[in-house]
Amino acid sequence: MEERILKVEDLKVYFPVKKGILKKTVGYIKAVDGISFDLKPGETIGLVGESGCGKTSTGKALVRLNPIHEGKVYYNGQSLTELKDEEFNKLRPDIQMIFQDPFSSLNPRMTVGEIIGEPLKFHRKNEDVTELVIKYMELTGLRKEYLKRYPHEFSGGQRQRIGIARALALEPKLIIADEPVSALDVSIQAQIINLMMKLQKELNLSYIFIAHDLSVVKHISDRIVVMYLGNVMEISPSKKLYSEPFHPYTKSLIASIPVPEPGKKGKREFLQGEIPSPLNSPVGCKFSTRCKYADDLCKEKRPILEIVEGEHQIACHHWRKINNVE
Ligand SMILES: Nc1ncnc2c1ncn2[C@@H]1O[C@H](COP(=O)(O)OP(=O)(O)OP(=O)(O)O)[C@@H](O)[C@H]1O
Repeated sequence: MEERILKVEDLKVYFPVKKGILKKTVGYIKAVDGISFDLKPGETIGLVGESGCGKTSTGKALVRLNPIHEGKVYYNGQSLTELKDEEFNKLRPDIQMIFQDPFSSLNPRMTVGEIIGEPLKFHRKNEDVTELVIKYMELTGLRKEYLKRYPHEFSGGQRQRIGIARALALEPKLIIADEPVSALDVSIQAQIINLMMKLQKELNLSYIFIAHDLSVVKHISDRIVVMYLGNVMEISPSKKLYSEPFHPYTKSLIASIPVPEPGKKGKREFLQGEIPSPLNSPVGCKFSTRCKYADDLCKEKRPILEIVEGEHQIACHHWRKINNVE
């Protein structure tokens, strides 16, 4: 079996809904409702789906910023879910998270040098970390003259570079990037994605790249995990997902990318209806209320993730029929 840096098995992240003076739990928001995927060393997984489908909740659960309701997470074969906090904290530098809005995650009263050096100081007590800070600034394309400047003096793209440099300073192996380019202009988005790809090669990083927009993850992802309402609908090598989506939900996501590829065959299938609430989601296939192929089986039984071929997996009762596969 090929090596895996991360393995997520049937992960559930539920947020209790409490009511009354006694704050009794009256239900759960099932933000993530049983998802499984894995990540190879040096690989990039794109985690995509509409707003509210549970992408951020997944990312945060992996670094214990969200509680895990059920399921297992393995990091290099070691079960993270069973680790005590102090053991987990020892591993914590290995897995870093980068957020969408770099400005809100950077302390406005600290200089760039202090921001990047702060996590380093914690791990390298009493050492002068300036040299290291400069190394990470240069790696991320920031000039060392910026060392004493403050975050508000930088553009959005440069601030994201500061956020990346700060994460890199801990020498992580795995980076969870939560919509890292969504707040940036399109031209700057490409620069940050290219920087992340360059850093991945140089530092042998693995990425989980979260985005609501399929076109953003196309270039950087090796495989794409498509989520809908807390479940995985399809996992596919990136190229195959764009050229031959199998799941009805993925088909509609691809169809909604603004500029269709010229000469692309097949009918465009747009989504109908509203996404149900994660407080009261369908018992069967989560997508059944919006799927034109859904029948009684889909409404009653949740489909499991099956292998289509190689690394292509799908959770749909009718994928063979829909895609004319014998
Ligand atoms: N701390 C929390 N308490 C209660 N509900 C939460 C919490 N965090 C997220 N949720 C809910 O869980 C569901 C999934 O949210 P999540 O942010 O993970 O989705 P997402 O796919 O990352 O969406 P977005 O792109 O908008 O961030 C949503 O219905 C959200 O309101």
